[in-house]
Amino acid sequence: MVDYSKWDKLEVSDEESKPKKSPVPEAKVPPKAAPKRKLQPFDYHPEKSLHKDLFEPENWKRWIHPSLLQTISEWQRLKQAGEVASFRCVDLEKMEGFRVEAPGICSFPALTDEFCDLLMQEVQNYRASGLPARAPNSMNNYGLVLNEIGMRPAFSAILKEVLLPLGARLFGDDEDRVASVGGVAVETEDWGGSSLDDHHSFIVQYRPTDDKHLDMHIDECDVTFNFGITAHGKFDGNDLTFCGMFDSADHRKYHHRYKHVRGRCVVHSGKRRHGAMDIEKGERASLIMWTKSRSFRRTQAYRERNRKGLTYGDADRVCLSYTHDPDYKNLMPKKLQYHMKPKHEGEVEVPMRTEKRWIRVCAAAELPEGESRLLELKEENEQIAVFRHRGELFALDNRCAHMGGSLCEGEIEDVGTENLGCSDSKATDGMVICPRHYMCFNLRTGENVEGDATMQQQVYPVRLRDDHVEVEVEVEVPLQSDLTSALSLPRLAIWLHRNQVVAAVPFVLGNLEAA
Ligand SMILES: O=C(O)CCC(=O)C(=O)O
Ligand code: FES
Ligand SMILES: [Fe+2]
Repeated sequence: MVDYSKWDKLEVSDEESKPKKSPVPEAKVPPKAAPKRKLQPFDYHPEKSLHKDLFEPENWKRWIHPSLLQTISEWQRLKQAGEVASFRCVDLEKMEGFRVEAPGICSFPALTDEFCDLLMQEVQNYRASGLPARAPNSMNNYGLVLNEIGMRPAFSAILKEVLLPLGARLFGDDEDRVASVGGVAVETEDWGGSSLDDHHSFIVQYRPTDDKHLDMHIDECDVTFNFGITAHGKFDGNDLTFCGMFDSADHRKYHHRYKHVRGRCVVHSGKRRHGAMDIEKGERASLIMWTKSRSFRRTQAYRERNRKGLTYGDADRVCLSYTHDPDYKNLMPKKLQYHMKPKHEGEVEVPMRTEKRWIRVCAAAELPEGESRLLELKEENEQIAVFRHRGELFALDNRCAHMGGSLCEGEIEDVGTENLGCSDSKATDGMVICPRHYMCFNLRTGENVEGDATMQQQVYPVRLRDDHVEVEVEVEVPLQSDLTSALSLPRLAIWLHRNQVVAAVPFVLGNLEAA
């Protein structure tokens, strides 16, 4: 997800990483006014920040839950007295609220309510400041990298003073790791937890209109500490789902579901597949600390283990990733694609068959040159973007093959002569530029114009009939049902243009013109 080489050194604070002012030369001529620099995230603190206390590393005790403070108190005492402070004096058996969630995944009370409140206010204040916010990782857009806004020193203190002994007990070397807590086997492995010394700390946020879920993935770190920030009852859904370790046969098999609790930390190996299910209502925020050990990463064993890469074995649907699994579209039924929905107990799947139908998108006049319209078939979970370029109509799967960006919101241009990477492009063909990461697709062939054959959009037949634009799609009807029940199934087609709902019209399959 994020390139490690770009991680700052732990010892280097964001303050220190600001561009240094060069010494001012003796002015003989009046100096010219410096060109105005665009403000950056590091300009936020201390001038514009709200709760300055949050940024101060020495305040760490104030933010930590009493149960966790108690658990690390003996280790802290020995450390401060300059004595040998073994991680083994951190007794998880005695920690109130500590839980082994499932093999390899534990949770414990970690942050105070005050910290959760102040942190969210700070994030809102940052947003209101209008300073730029980089996406926290390559799969999550709606969030904030806290290290970049001046909070790195504060989180470094939390890592060094609080999380390190927890990391050691759970993901440290054989000397430090616990085998079980409360009679339950922890089943963790050594992921450098005894020497965690670097972190990427950020907020992830979800709401139905922005990042709705987080596709299955592994993290670019060794030990992930994930802290719930939002209070109970402020959102529905959005559970974390865990699957297997990246290099094991059960990498894509369901393992555990975790429900967010404010102030509680769920800790797991970054190399365990996980994702966040769809949020149904409200908003959720979590603080994520991706941690790693630089010395552990230099070991031969670490390098060899990571070199093996991901295992693609048998898959449970809930563990499939549309970003990382090349067989996603084959294994995930069309109806469920690009959703992250857990299977509910007792859920029965009705067997369906597909039928080709021409479906009306809009009146011809509603799709002018250079514009697009979106046809969304809720039941079929189908989104088709229809474009007009140089007078002709084209229809493509709206969700970008890369990571699901909405193509109907992209700009349309001629392919031109410099983008003839794919087999069948002409310079006058149109291409749509995905608004998320700017991949370009030929409107006529659906091919990626740079020639990446793994990134291809499905194309659909499109026609003008009775002054209306129509596309041919496969609709699903129950396999066993008689015609009347299939025909009376109400469907909803929604037309959008540049993300604006233009019309939402219920229609009945029986009214659709047969192919
Ligand atoms: O939504 C969450 O809490 C998990 C976020 C996550 O897995 C990540 O950012 O790596
Ligand atoms: S989603 Fe990444 S280029 Fe489209
Ligand atoms: Fe993650």
